[in-house]
Amino acid sequence: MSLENVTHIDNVRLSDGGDAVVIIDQSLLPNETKYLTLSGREELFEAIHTLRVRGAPAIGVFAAYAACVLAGQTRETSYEAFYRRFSADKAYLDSSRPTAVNLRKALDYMDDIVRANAGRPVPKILEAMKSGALKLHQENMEMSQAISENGMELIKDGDGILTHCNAGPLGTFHYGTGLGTLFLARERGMTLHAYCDETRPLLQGARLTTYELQSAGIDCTLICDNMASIVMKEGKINAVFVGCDRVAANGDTANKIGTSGVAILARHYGIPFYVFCPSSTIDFSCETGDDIKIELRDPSEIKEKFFIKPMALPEVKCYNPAFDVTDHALITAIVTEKGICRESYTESLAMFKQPAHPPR
Ligand SMILES: CSC[C@@H](O)[C@@H](O)C(=O)COP(=O)(O)O
Repeated sequence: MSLENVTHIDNVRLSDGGDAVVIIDQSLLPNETKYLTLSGREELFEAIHTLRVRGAPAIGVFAAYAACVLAGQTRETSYEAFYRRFSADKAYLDSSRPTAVNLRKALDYMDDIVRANAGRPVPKILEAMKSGALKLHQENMEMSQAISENGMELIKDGDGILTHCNAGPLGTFHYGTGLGTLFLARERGMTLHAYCDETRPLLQGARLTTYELQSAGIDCTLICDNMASIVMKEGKINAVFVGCDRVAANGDTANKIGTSGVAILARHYGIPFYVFCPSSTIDFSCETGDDIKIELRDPSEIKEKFFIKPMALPEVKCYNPAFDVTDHALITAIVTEKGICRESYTESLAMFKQPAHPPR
């Protein structure tokens, strides 16, 4: 695969007939590239829940398309019955994963569209939903490009960048968020060296980030999560770049489990720690990170999905939080599509409180 192919990867789209969502099954990468065409209520839910589609922006757009597909299956002709069915589907999809706010915001955005078309014939509502979902997808692509562009001022040729989890084109759109600047820098002829945390337990860093970077011809080295400290100490890392799933009003940031540990290490070694996200990932209803719900996942992800089976005795207790919150005091800057926010985040993030667009 080339740089161009990676940054234009077709990770999530509405099928040509509009009756299904087509995704790359990220749970099978990098061993198998398999596209899934999903239209059943349970399979759409399952795709998010099992991380076949994953990454905060990608699950938001996927959910918007899924809402269109399910609404298209309705036989209801009255607006009231149609809206009841839509609300039930919305609540069901929203319950598939709790931490990435993009999922809830995308569904609220679809809800706004349905309510704005109250009383119109169902086919007209469906048309409005489809064009809204396509617009959301397009906006996400543009935001990724702007975020990546804004990150360019944070790097110089030859830098070593540590990454955690995957915030590239697969989990977002176009260039990506946390990885976007690396792809843009490559496009512009710069040489960066990425060190990629494998990201236990589901190995998004090993399976997806190194796959994307290597396919695009970006120098990357895979490390185990517990090796981040030594590469920092050895002077290989100039900055840490991560994406995120939800940012509280004070800048506390939820991202893949292990991110806050990386931020603590970066502070210890005096390395800047940057968070990249579209402004839609900021959730002003969460005052601090304590208000962010952390997803707890199945223990089998720790005990079974690795190279030795079983990896622990079946009766061993497991604690499997999928995300953690990085304290805003450890974050050097939050890079959004509209610019770079720094402390005090309560003030710098406040510019996003009155979005020009409908919420998404
Ligand atoms: C893809 S952008 C940022 C985040 O969504 C990403 O860093 C992350 O933590 C994703 O977690 P995942 O559990 O793989 O959906």
